[in-house]
Amino acid sequence: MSDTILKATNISKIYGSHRALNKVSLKIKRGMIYGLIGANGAGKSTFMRTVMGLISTDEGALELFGQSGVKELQQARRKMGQSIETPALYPNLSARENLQVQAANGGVSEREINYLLQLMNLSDTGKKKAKNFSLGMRQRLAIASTLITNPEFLILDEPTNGLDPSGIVEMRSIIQRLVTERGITVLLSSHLLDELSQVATHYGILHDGELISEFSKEELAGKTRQYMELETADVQQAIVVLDQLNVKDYEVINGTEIYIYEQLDNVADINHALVLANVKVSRIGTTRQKLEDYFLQLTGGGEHA
Ligand SMILES: Nc1ncnc2c1ncn2[C@@H]1O[C@H](COP(=O)(O)OP(=O)(O)OP(=O)(O)O)[C@@H](O)[C@H]1O
Repeated sequence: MSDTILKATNISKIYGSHRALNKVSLKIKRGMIYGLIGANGAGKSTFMRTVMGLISTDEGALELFGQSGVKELQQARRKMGQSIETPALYPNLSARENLQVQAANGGVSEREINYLLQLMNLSDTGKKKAKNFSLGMRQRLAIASTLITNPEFLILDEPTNGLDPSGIVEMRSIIQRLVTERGITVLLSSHLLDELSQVATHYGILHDGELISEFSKEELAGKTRQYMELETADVQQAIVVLDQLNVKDYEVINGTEIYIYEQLDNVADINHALVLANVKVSRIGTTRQKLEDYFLQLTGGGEHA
């Protein structure tokens, strides 16, 4: 059994003169939850479509479950589920009836349908018709129907998109259960790093069709730096004091704020030195860089990129 579920090597997709994907290489191993993060138009859906074989690639090679021939890839895709092009939900049927219809050809038991309804928090929707579902419920039902074929590898395109904060939390915990209870490997996308920060084990940042950065959950925690935030109307004098204290790793964010990346245990001493030098400090304390700021920094969209 291959440990590598997906290996993409230099995948490109070209529309006219536009490279929607430019030499994207990445590897997803069994058990990973891989979050593909990118702004609208970055190429997330295009990449997912090439993996599913819904569109062809112009350059590069794909390997799924260790297989790479055209026929072998088609066979490997039978072990996959996706929410990029989900089977249409039947608006006049309930959640259970929708799954029963999807299951009709596959010999899927009522017990399995019960499990999927429960897994997706849809058990108590009773006779309610899909057309009356909230966006979150519809999204969960769509995922449930992709699980009918018992996939080993699931591709979810923006599963948290449009959900309210509690819907996002619910979706994350469902995805985690898929991995722990069913051993499914997941590739999912979002335009917000923060939305996947609690769920993905690995991340790839897609920007203008290029994979510009990859990191693990642990690396992400390390990369979003902790820093000391200092607010004062007297930035010039504050910098003189910082220099005297041998603080070198800092940046002036705007006319009144300084971010200091070292001596984080010395907040009190730094504050004391500033006060002694007659620098009026309106705020000082440590904080952690926000994930979206980190994302903007990577993609060149931040003010201090
Ligand atoms: N069929 C197509 N023909 C021409 N251009 C396309 C086609 N499909 C996608 N594109 C272009 O390729 C780029 C990547 O699109 P893609 O849908 O993969 O982005 P995305 O990261 O999924 O963004 P979104 O979140 O908006 O779906 C965009 O510039 C898009 O306009």
